[in-house]
Amino acid sequence: MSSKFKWRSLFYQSLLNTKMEKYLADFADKLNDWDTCGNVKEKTKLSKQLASLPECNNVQLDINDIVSIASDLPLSEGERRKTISILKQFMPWRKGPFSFFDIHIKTEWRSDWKWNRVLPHIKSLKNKKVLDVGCGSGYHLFRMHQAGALQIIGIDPTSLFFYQFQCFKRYMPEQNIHFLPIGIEAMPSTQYFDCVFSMGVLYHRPDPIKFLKELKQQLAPGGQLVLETLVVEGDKTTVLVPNERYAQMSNVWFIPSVKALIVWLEKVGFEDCKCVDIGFTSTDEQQSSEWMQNQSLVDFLDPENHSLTIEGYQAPLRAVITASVASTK
Ligand SMILES: Nc1ncnc2c1ncn2[C@@H]1O[C@H](C[S@+](CC[C@H]([NH3+])C(=O)[O-])CC(=O)[O-])[C@@H](O)[C@H]1O
Repeated sequence: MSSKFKWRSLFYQSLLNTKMEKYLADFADKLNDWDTCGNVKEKTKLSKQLASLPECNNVQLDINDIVSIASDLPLSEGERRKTISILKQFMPWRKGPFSFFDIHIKTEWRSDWKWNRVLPHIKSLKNKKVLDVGCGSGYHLFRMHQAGALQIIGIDPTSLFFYQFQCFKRYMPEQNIHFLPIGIEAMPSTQYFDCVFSMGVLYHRPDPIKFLKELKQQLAPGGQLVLETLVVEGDKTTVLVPNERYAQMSNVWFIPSVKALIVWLEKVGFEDCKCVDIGFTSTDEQQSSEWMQNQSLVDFLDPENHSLTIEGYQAPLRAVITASVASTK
């Protein structure tokens, strides 16, 4: 493995001879802009940390509920200590779990639980082209690979999560799994993907209808949307607009009921919209750990009544909705 990790050229190469090739220059512009935007000092620091992770040959990827990389040669005690301290520079680790050469990264979320709720209800990913919008650390990108997807792209504008993903991806340059540190609004309208996932993002968008249209613009005819999001109980006229904060999050705009969400989806032209799973988030699924030492769900609920948030709203209830775009005849 070359010491300089060339994630960008690997991504560009993956577009060659596909219908995405025509967007190559557009992606190159966006990714070059990323180099100079945001907290450049922090990005430089993280990219140095990334380069100082151990060089290992024959790295095996083992994807199960825990996404693991391992090598025949275990790390020495000294290497292990150094590696833990490097990985801790990428905290908070929110989405996982991961295992990094036998170092278990216990993340804030059991993202495997979400995946296990979603997977039984969606069309097979075998040989599919897949986009994950708001992919966090990229944990689910690896699960999509495990499920047989052919080409997997995750997008997320949070640089820290991009670097968390690269901690793993640098050991598997050959896998067709890519993370672009951009938001959905920076994507060209590709109409390319067989399946578009967006899990845990809708409520962070100030214009949810625009967001649903942006997701639709990424789907090929006949493609499937997998939308996982916070919902509230209620009928098709119910939408919660929290005042200031919801479960201590300051960036939550709209939380519809399932029925209202289906109205939104149909309005933007989705078909066959179905809620396939719904349930309250438990404090076992989302909790602090050594790798995410900030407050977590238990601190965001009313201490006397866990069916309410600390602000008095309904506690986090999450639904999985599948929907399709029409096939062209
Ligand atoms: N405009 C945007 N475009 C794309 N992503 C965005 C945008 N704005 C915010 N995000 C990203 O959406 C992700 C939401 S977290 C879900 C992670 C994973 N999907 C999960 O289901 O565990 C949910 C949560 O923790 O509340 C974050 O990583 C943001 O950076």
